[in-house]
Amino acid sequence: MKLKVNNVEFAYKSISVLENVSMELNRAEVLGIVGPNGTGKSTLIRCIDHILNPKRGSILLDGHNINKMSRMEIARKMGYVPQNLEGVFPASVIDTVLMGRRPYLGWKNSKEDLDCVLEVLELLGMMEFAMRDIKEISGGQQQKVLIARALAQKAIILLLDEPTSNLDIRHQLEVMEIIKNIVKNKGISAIMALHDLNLASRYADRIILMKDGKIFAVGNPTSVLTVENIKEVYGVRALVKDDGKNPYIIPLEPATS
Ligand SMILES: Nc1ncnc2c1ncn2[C@@H]1O[C@H](COP(=O)(O)OP(=O)(O)OP(=O)(O)O)[C@@H](O)[C@H]1O
Repeated sequence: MKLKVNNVEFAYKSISVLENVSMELNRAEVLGIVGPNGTGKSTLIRCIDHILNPKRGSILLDGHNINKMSRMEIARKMGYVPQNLEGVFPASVIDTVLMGRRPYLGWKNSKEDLDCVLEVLELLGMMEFAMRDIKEISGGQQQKVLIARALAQKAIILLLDEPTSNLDIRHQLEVMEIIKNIVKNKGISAIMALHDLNLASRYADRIILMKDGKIFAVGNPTSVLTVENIKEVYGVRALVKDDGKNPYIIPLEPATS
């Protein structure tokens, strides 16, 4: 499955957010999207999932324009993990994850659906919360449930909007490892918006660095996460070290010039 974004432009009413964004996603790849607050990362992910409709440009899945695909067809290919519970029905954890099976069998659930849901809940260490109300668990637990729902959907492309923003450092690593392993073992792909440059460096095969609604740089972590790019895009002076595998970033202070 190949995803291609061609010259996408998006505006909320008259406020232009994305300008001329083009990118590709390869099979078995984790693509990180980083950039300052308000730069359009979530908007780009929502355009890719067709929650938002770009005013110009096209998004192609294996050459098919997603504009021409039904919601169910898109859901069988792409699983969107929002930042929080906004727009998610109040329900138990298990029912929320079961919703991920809807693109396959409608409202009636089979044993296969239930087995799939239990498998992903187990994978994410969420079995003990299965019967709890999704509104009555912690923000980090909610985030894991939303990831579980996308995994239950068996999508070929996972679209994750800051999947670790509510997680402590152990759970951040656990969730990133789970996503990376699923991508490598099942040959699917993931796009994730991330604020943590060090997580992006460690887990993304390629990184898109965005600035003001445009792609500023794209490439492997070493080529994108440079002192110069971080200063230019974030206005931060940083040290960039290398642990022998990936660069890691130590932010020092806001840059003065
Ligand atoms: N529903 C909306 N209506 C109008 N403007 C919006 C809406 N959602 C986002 N925006 C604006 O669009 C721009 C891009 O927002 P977006 O959420 O895509 O950025 P982001 O890079 O994901 O930010 P963050 O890192 O803070 O989550 C921002 O200026 C934001 O204020």
